[in-house]
Amino acid sequence: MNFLLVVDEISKTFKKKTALFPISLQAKEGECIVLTGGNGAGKSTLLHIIAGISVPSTGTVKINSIDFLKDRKKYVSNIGYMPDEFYAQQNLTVSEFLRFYGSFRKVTDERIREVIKLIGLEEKRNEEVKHLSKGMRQRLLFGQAICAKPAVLIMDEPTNGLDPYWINVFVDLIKQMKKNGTTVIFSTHMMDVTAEVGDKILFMENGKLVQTLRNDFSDPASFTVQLLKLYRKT
Ligand SMILES: Nc1ncnc2c1ncn2[C@@H]1O[C@H](COP(=O)(O)OP(=O)(O)OP(=O)(O)O)[C@@H](O)[C@H]1O
Repeated sequence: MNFLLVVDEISKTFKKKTALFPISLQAKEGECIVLTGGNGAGKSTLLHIIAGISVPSTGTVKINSIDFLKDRKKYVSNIGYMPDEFYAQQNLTVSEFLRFYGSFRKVTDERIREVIKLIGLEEKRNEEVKHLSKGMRQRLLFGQAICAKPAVLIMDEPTNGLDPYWINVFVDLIKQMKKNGTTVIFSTHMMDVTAEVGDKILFMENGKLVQTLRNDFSDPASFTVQLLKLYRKT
């Protein structure tokens, strides 16, 4: 079987603390993997490694057979990454922010206008990022991650701060991107969102993958309840 994303025995130890025990996963084109599990389970640690912003202690990650540790530039050109927090570039306007990130990937002005519309920030296009609300910043980070139409979209708690309207828009956009062949991997505590878009749900606990569930999308409400039960055990 041809997998686009292959994570092989990745682990991460910070000084003496093992945040992630060896973990492997694979995703095909158009497949969506959701990482879930309680606080401190190791989700962000794993996503940081897949996004190439943290080096694993052991193991390899490949996208399209490109090994991050061997060809960083080519690897990164295949991904879009949405972090869980807004760290920098607070003085740029919404348009400038997207143009800045888009410039690394030759994103056209037309695509940037399209993304601003998708994330509902047309009226805020000339507003500085620091003046946006939490949910608007979150939408902007999402826009930044999708603007180059990456093969693999990696997101850390993407729906944090979004109101129900924008959560629905997010779900619809992810469904559309999956249809177009984008491979998606993200972490979340929102089990209803997970049941709507996740093909494979990985439940993590104390740095270990403890359960994998497959979603057949036949009954999202029941599947949401099943996923919530996983949390009750922790
Ligand atoms: N830079 C670091 N140095 C030391 N320990 C770290 C570092 N980053 C993360 N950890 C530890 O690794 C473990 C996993 O953290 P991680 O952020 O991956 O969890 P998470 O599943 O994303 O949690 P949450 O749901 O709260 O966001 C935690 O015990 C955390 O304290």
